Order: sequence, then structure tokens, then C-alpha cells
Amino acid sequence: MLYETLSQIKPLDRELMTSVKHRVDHLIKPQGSLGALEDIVVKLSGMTGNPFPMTDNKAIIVMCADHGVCDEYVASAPQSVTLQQARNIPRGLTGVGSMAKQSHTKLYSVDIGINTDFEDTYIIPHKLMHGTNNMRKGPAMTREIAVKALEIGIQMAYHAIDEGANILGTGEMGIGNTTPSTAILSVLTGQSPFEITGMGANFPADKLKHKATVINDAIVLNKPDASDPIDILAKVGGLDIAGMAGTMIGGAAKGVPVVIDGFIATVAALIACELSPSVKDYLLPSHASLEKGAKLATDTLGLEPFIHMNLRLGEGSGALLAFGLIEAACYMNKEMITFDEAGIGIV
Ligand SMILES: Cc1cc2ncn([C@H]3O[C@H](COP(=O)(O)O)[C@@H](O)[C@H]3O)c2cc1C
Ligand SMILES: O=C(O)c1cccnc1
Repeated sequence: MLYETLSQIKPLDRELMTSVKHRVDHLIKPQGSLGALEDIVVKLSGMTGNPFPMTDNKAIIVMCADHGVCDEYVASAPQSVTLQQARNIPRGLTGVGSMAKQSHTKLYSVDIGINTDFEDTYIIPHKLMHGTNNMRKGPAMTREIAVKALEIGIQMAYHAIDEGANILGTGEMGIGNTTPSTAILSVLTGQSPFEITGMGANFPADKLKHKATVINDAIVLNKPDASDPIDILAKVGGLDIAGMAGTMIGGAAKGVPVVIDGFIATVAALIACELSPSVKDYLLPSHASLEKGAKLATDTLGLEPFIHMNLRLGEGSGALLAFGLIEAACYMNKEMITFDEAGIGIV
């Protein structure tokens, strides 16, 4: 199902983009003065095939999973916070949860690998493992599970779209997940973990060398193949990261825009684009995360973030904020009149 979905991703409708750009250039404003908002709506029209795209049905799919590498002391918070936050997110009690109420965004909290068994009707059950294995001792998961996690992401994107979503955001909750994210980034870029490991959720600065050592050990032990994104996910990845990459692929296959969140989501985007570069056409950035590796991840992906507000939370919080800007771009395109319609010659 993964490879079939990848093959369904269509190129952007370049002809329509040219005509939308032409019209946007003639709206009643100095040409180019709405900057990135203009680029957003042109790209959205190419994705959707609609000259007047709308992104008013907003949804964020939050992939929740635990990470066995937490046994190596790479995160400050206890792993039990993953489940607590997975419960709190759909109840509107977290960073992304609270702000989703303001912007009328639907949240899907998905258990793709939380390490405990529980019942909660607010959480969508797709548990593949009780947390990944400790990647400092061996592969985080099998190749088969990595593919399944990608497919759950695709399935969740389809589910949200079936329920009416016309824009998706990717979110994650997984204590310890900046560790596998940094490992993936290191493998894909060749940068040493000692150069790119960051503080995650306030991991102490004087322990960062230890965190980088754990990441380095995992790469040396597992030898992920840099040219094989599934091998990287399986050996030094996470279920949440794979699930987010799947959501991006699923959105792209359906012609629905997907907004990336912070550092962890950007690393997931790198994996999705390694599987098929065409996914990138359907991605929109959100914010520049303060996490140390974020700039390298963003530069490698090649999508410049819109928002610079010192964010470093995850959960999909930055994607949610970007929804507001993207929706504003749609209104600009739909509601603004052209110079001709106003009866004025171009100034
Ligand atoms: C209370 C709390 C809420 C969060 N919400 C998102 N994260 C963020 O922090 C985690 C990654 O950082 P690290 O790798 O250092 O654990 C992820 O769960 C991410 O979503 C949180 C972290 C905490 C502690
Ligand atoms: O940018 C992120 O996604 C991020 C950064 C730190 C901690 N959690 C998430």
C-alpha cells in the first residue's frame, strides 16, 4: 500500500499555477506586496487544481509514541508524559490542544506506539509496539514495522480527509523523540551528532555530549543505509516520526496540503521526500524551531519557515499557527478585487 500510494502522487498543476499567479499579480495592491501569502496560494492551487482553494477544514494528526532509547537517559521528562499528553491533546489541554480551540482545528491523537496499555475513547488506537527498542542496543524496530507505521500515517491522512479536512498538519508527542530525529538527520546529512544535538524539551546543556554520544553509538552499531529511508527509520527512527512521514505521503496522494511542524516533523518530511521527492510539492512549512538541528533540517528540505517566534514545543503547535496564515492567503485570493474589477489602470 505504501508504494502504491507513493505512485499516486501527481505533479502540481503548473498551468493553473501560472494563471493564478497572473491574477494574484493583478489584485489591487503593489505587485508582490503580499509576499509569501502570494506564493502560498499559487502553490495551493497547483496542489488542489482549484483556482480558489480553501483551507477552512483544518486538522492536525498527532502521532504519539514512546522511545526505548530513553533507557539511556536522553530526555528530562519521564516517558509517562507521552501517554498523559496523548490524553490531554484531544481534550484541548495542551499547547496544540488549547490553540486548536481558537482556530477550530480538529485534532486526532493517535497511539502508534505508546509503551503502556490503556483505554481512552479520545485516542485512536494503532499501537504497533510498546515503544521502540533501545537503538543503542540494536535496531529501533523491524523494517516491516517501519513500513506499517508509514501506512498508518497514510491511513490517518485519508481518514481525516474523508471527515472533511482540506488541510492537514503533522504533530507528535513522544518523550525522547529529538534523539531519533537527530540520528536520522545525522545519517541523511553526514553531520556529526556532536555538531547537531540539541536540548529537546530542556535537556540540561551539560549533558548534551552524553545525548550526542548515545546517538553516535546507535548509528555506529546499526549502520543505517543513508540511501534507504526505511532502513534509517527502522534502525534509528521512531514510530511517531514514521507516522508523520506517512501522513505527508497520504496528503500528497490525495492532493491535500500538509503543513510541517517543527524539528521532528521536518525530519519526518526529509524521510517522506527521500521516499518520493514529489511529496515536497504538497508540503508547506510553518515555523523555525529553536532546536539546534532545525536549521540544518529546514535547509536540507528547502522550505523556508514563515514564523519566527522562538517556538520549540512540537505537538503540531507551529503547524496550527501557520494554518491561520495559509487561510488568510486563501481569503486574499478569493475576496480581493483586481485593478480591472476596480476600474483602475495598473499603477
Ligand atoms: C510536558 C511536555 C510536553 C510536550 N509537548 C511536546 N513535547 C516535545 O518534547 C518531546 C521531545 O523532546 P525530548 O526529546 O527532549 O523528550 C516530544 O514529546 C515533543 O513533542 C513535550 C515535552 C514535555 C516534557
Ligand atoms: O521543534 C520541535 O519539533 C521540538 C523541539 C523541541 C522539543 N520538541 C519538539
